[in-house]
Amino acid sequence: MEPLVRVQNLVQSGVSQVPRQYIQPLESRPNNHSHDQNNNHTPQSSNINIPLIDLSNPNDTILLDSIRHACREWGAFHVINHGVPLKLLHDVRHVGRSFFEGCPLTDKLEYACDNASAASEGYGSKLLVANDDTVLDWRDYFDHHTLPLTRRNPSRWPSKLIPNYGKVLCDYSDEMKLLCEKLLGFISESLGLTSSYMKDAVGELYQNITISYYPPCPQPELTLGLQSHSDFGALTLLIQDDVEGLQVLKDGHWVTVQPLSEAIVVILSDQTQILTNGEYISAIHRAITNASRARLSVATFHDPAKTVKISPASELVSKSSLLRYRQVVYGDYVSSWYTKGPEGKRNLDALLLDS
Ligand SMILES: O=C(O)CCC(=O)C(=O)O
Ligand SMILES: [Fe+2]
Repeated sequence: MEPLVRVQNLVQSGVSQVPRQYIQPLESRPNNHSHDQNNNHTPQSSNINIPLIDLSNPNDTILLDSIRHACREWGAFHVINHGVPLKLLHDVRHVGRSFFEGCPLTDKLEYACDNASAASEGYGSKLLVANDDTVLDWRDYFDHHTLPLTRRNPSRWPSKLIPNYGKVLCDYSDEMKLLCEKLLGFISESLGLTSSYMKDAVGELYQNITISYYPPCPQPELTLGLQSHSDFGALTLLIQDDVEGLQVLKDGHWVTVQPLSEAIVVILSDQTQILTNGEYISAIHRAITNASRARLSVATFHDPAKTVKISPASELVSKSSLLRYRQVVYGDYVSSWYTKGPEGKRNLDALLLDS
């Protein structure tokens, strides 16, 4: 077992300099412009933001056009009028913050995840199983397996510390599942597929809810809250508090996703890129840190079962749009993501067929 280091406790112990393991190599630091193409050093936090889509738009054509554009150009967008009660968005942020800020470390460690295995449920800090050269994220998290119901283990939820935790988590899980299905329907229709296409291709939804907590960082210019990656599943739904930190890579520039308290960020993940034969892109994103305010986000991941085979929709393959990706068993994709690491699109690129 690794030592139980949590970033929040490093900060509480008063570190004024970031420990070596958290220092990013130069090219990954937040203000590095090596991703910028054409060497036109555009500032990172310019006024552009990810698209905002009103799901209550009664005009189907406008709605599907805006979804098509957002999925093609960005792989990420905000939705409003999404049908999820706003109080629930508030409540889930609130119980998450109560866990991180209202409970002593010894209580929180009762829910510690197993550091030795990737993606284990619970309270942790490391994304990948770390070796000596792994650069660590400036982040703690609390991950829950919520769907299918057989994966749910309420004894791993801190209900004795925060009595309404379980109820809020269950309600949130239900609402995120519904919204995910609705969005998979729109995404399918926007490509001219039947509205159930994506839902059927993904199959039974495997859902994880991860609350991320990014403590203030004494040297934010050296660290990342969460390293650059695209999510490996099908669709991620994310909410954040009012502190900036999430960035999406767009045409070689990092764009900060401005927090909107009533909106939900939709992030297309790698299986959606495969299923759509690359018509739609998964968003490369990361989280940066800041020196003064802790930041909280809640990401809800929707994935296929490990045994599901994922391949491009044959309807999207034609003479002018050749088959781009080979079929993959989802569990193999996840294993490779964890062993090779999530940098760039390396895991998707490994499936590319020669054109
Ligand atoms: O905290 C954020 O805004 C990003 C979280 C994220 O990308 C993830 O957990 O995969
Ligand atoms: Fe992510």
